[in-house]
Amino acid sequence: MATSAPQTDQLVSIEQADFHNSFVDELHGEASMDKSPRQVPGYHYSRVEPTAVRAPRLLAWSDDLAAYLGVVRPPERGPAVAILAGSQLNPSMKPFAARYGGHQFGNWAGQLGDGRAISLGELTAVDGSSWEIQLKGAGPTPYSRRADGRAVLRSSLREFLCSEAMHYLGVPTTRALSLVETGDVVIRDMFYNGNPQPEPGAIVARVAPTFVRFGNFQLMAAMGEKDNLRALADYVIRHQYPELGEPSSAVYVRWFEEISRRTAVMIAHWMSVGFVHGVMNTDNMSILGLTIDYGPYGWLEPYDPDWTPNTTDFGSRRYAFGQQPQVALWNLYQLARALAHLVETPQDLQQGLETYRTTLAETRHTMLLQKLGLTPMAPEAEDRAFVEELLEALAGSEIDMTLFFRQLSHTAPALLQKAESEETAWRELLANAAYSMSISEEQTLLQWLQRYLQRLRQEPASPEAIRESMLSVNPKYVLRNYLAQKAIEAAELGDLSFLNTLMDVLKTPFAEQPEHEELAAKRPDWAREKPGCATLSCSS
Ligand SMILES: Nc1ncnc2c1ncn2[C@@H]1O[C@H](COP(=O)(O)OP(=O)(O)OP(=O)(O)O)[C@@H](O)[C@H]1O
Ligand SMILES: [Mg+2]
Repeated sequence: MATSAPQTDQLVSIEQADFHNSFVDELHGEASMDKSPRQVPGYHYSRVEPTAVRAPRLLAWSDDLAAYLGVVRPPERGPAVAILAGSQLNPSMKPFAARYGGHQFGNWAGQLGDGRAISLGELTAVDGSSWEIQLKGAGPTPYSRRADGRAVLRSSLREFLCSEAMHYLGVPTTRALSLVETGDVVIRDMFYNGNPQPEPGAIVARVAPTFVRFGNFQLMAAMGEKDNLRALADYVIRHQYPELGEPSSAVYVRWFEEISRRTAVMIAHWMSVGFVHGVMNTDNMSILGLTIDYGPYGWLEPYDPDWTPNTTDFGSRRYAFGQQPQVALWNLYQLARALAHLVETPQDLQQGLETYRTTLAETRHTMLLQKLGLTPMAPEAEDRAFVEELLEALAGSEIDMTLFFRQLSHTAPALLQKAESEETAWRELLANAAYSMSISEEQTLLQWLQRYLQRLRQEPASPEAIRESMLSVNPKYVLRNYLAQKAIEAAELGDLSFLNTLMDVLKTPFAEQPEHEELAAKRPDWAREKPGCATLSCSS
């Protein structure tokens, strides 16, 4: 997405911005505005207004995204922030909560829906594209079930920071425009141990072309609402996939294939940067292949396919890092089952699943080769096996993923240029990136690195060019779990300076930024087991 910023004087306040409301105007909604929790059969959404909060104050603002949307940064308090907190509405908005269902941890959960997210409407960006603005934590909706419709500062800050950090890493994602503290207290049992505590409330304004999920289609299919299912599919195709042409049975098939392709690209990105979503339920899968719902996510520190930050998932590890490719496929299969109701020959949807497999395998392999500064080499099977061996060796020891690849981007091209001892350089790299490593683990990695250097010597590009290309895909700065936690602890005490620093540094994650070296360091020992740093619950 282009983020060429218009002049500040062209930007308007969110109070004056001109919202349009295609979701509400074109789909089938329940108009009662009643917030009481209930089943809402037969509708795509419920019109519902956010609930006012006590003392909204702006904590963070995404300048680039705002400029792209043509919206000016508001003062810390005032009517614009009241809108971003759901206390006021711009008259052009028609707020709604979407109705969706989903499989949670593999089990069909029936109706879920936006229980605390309320979409305000859509804005037109400077390039003419349309973006839905959604408040997360805006109060009860018909889909809130027994919960309060609110969100706490710690989870909102994590969502705000991470969605923007992912965007700057080049990962397909929903965006975040603002983070507002509400001035209200929210009660949460953070560790689900019968010890509920008051916490500060907050609201993120999220931004995406649409927030439609796999679960919207699943629920309509499960309830036999075929007309609604078709209308929603047609809406998404016409607005988000216009290149596919006018909806028809054949177009639904091609559409599913494109959703599968995009989902594969998203997962390949996650695997490439070490992102663990944590709760890949089908209601948390975007129909656009964007990362959505930053809840109990985490970043790999030691490279470990079995790692998940989500305490709710410690038993089955269904959503662990290495499971993500398989889970996305399972989720796509559930979407295919829903879309099968629209397609003359449902078996045709198989092609989409195949496209997922091949796109994921190819994209992952290409991305891994790029991380290593290598170009593909025939035979492909050997090429893949070579890269897989590295991942196995990394998984077999305790090596920081981000540090390993970043240091490799410096060390490997340097070894091509200099006659310095290869083994010393590799040992130093491993020592810097390892949390712990046995002699035999080190030996396995050294052997792989020696073969790698031989292969790198065959690359036609210059060492400088290899370095530059590796540094452009191996980030130095990611939102390490303990960094987010430090920003939260400071913000809860009223100090936003660390949040601001992180926002700034994570905007250029591939740049050296030597003045922020400490933010690229290995996770400190104190953060190894600390809740919020190593473990997260779904309580948010
Ligand atoms: N505090 C809450 N109040 C009301 N509903 C909630 C609350 N927390 C979660 N839910 C609802 O529970 C379901 C599953 O929650 P999940 O944690 O996946 O989503 P979420 O974090 O609320 O939001 P999203 O997927 O919109 O980012 C959703 O229907 C969600 O709206
Ligand atoms: Mg969710």
